[in-house]
Amino acid sequence: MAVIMDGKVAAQQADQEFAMRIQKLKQQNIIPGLAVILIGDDAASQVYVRNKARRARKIGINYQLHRLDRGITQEAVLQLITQLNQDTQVDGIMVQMPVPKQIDANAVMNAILPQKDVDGFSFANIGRLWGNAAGNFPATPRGVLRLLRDYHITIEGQQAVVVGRSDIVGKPMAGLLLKNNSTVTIAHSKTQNLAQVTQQADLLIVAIGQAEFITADFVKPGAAVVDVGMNHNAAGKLVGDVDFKSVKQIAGYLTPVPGGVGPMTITGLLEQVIVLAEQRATL
Ligand SMILES: Nc1nc(=O)c2c([nH]1)NC[C@@H]1CN(c3ccc(C(=O)N[C@@H](CCC(=O)O)C(=O)O)cc3)C=[N+]21
Repeated sequence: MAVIMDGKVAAQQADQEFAMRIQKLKQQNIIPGLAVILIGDDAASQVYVRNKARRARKIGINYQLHRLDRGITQEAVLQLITQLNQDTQVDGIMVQMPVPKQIDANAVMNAILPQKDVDGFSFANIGRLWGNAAGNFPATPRGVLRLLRDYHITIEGQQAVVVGRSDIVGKPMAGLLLKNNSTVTIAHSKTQNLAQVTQQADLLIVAIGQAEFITADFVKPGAAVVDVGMNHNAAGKLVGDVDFKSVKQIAGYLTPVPGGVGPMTITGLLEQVIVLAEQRATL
């Protein structure tokens, strides 16, 4: 039976560490500032943004939410970003995805100053990740790595398979695993003999958006399996991309959904904001 990697507990521990780091910053009169832009009324986004706000405020981040109407123009969004770019109290800016059709997500993300782009979604930060420079990197992969480290799972030299190639999870996850000296494979919906590929994985990271797709026959015995998926099944229950019940029997480590990667994604975001404020403190 797999050890269940508890993202809620790991996130609480991280929050204690973060609160202490923020105390130190406050002694230097610096309060980490995070501005979140939420466009429209996507139901899942409301939940995530609420969770972010609660955690950010609890540890002492100056959190501001900018709610914009779903019909807002791109120009107005860009104008707000310009204003936040210039605001010296704001360390990090993020635009919650997805955005409505009339908004060009790339244009919006690239309008954020690279040093304030907490999500690391801008081309500047993508280049920094793959070009081995310091930069801001996406929250979910950062949170996943922290969770693996908390459970003392070896990353260096291991076979890592990332299933999914999205710009916000799959690709940056692969980049960070490579930075940490894993041997990395990216598999996706067009991969042939997927199970044969995933069975090689010591670390299996799944982010495909298909409810309970990865069953025990995809998993190497003893592997660490990280489920980034968030889907609602036929019964309306929140489930991951991994079939928890069967994979639990064969994996060495496994994350639940909810209570796994979700809370650690917020941890990854909060840590990035604090790092940016710490950089401001040394300026
Ligand atoms: N610009 C941008 N940056 C993001 O980081 C970003 C985004 N857009 N869009 C959507 C994804 C998803 N995401 C989550 C945040 C919190 C939970 C979370 O709190 N999950 C809890 C509760 C889940 C629930 O109850 O629905 C859990 O898994 O236990 C999940 C997912 C951030 N994302």
